[in-house]
Amino acid sequence: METVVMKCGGSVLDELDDQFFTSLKDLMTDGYYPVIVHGGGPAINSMLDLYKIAADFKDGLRVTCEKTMKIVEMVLSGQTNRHLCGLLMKQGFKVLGINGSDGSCLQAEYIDKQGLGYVGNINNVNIDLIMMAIESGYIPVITPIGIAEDGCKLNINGDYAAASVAKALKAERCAFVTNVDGILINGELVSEITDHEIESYISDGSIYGGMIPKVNSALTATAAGVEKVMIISGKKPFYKNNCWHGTAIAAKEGVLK
Ligand SMILES: Nc1ncnc2c1ncn2[C@@H]1O[C@H](COP(=O)(O)OP(=O)(O)O)[C@@H](O)[C@H]1O
Ligand SMILES: CC(=O)N[C@@H](CCC(=O)OP(=O)(O)O)C(=O)O
Repeated sequence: METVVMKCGGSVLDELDDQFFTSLKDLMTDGYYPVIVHGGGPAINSMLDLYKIAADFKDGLRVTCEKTMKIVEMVLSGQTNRHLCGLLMKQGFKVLGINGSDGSCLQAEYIDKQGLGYVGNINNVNIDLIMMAIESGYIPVITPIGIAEDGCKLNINGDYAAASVAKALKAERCAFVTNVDGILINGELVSEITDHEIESYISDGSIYGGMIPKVNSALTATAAGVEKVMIISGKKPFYKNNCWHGTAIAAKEGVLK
């Protein structure tokens, strides 16, 4: 069973184009099983604003105290996941929303409890629930919330969650869906990029902000054996007849899989 993990970033969730859904349908017609992991950073920020809590990030990760964690779960699970499932259902897809902590799907450990609070790294993915959904004909739509050994919920960066899920499923491909066509350098789309190029573009500032966890997760996914990893747009068609549009990531210079 060929699975494709698609991470839908918060930046594009309100802008997903009909052509995006058409590509998703084409992908399924060609025999691939999509598994969606979503983000929702901007929606969390708006809700924190409403509660008059300042958003705070360290190295692209949200500093998450107990109160913030409650808001993160309320927004991601109660709002963003519902919204995305609703969009997909309207387009005729069968979907099953899963909070990452359900069925101990995303098992996580604290990254730095002191400095970041309730923020985790995934150390194990229990794929039972995901496979159950796929085998029953549903697209799993996973919220990046992990469960720690002490039973606490942890906030997981959506890009990292997608890479872990792709690795656990031995996915055929992992695609990071965002609000740009792929990696742009001097305004031009780069169709293929190596780890060395990524490193140098990060150090000269050509790759910055939210694109950094995305390329790092992409490299993690390739290092974990996911053969094809891409950054693609949710505002355009991304797939037709086994051709993908966006930036393909290569783990090793010159070796594009
Ligand atoms: N080299 C780059 N090419 C394209 N986008 C980049 C680049 N460097 C930084 N970005 C920024 O990264 C953003 C995507 O990251 P982010 O906003 O976190 O998206 P998402 O919510 O989809 O995860 C783009 O909208 C763009 O502003
Ligand atoms: C730990 C951490 O930073 N978690 C992210 C989870 C959401 C996310 O990843 O959303 P995007 O994909 O839209 O960026 C956050 O709280 O914003």
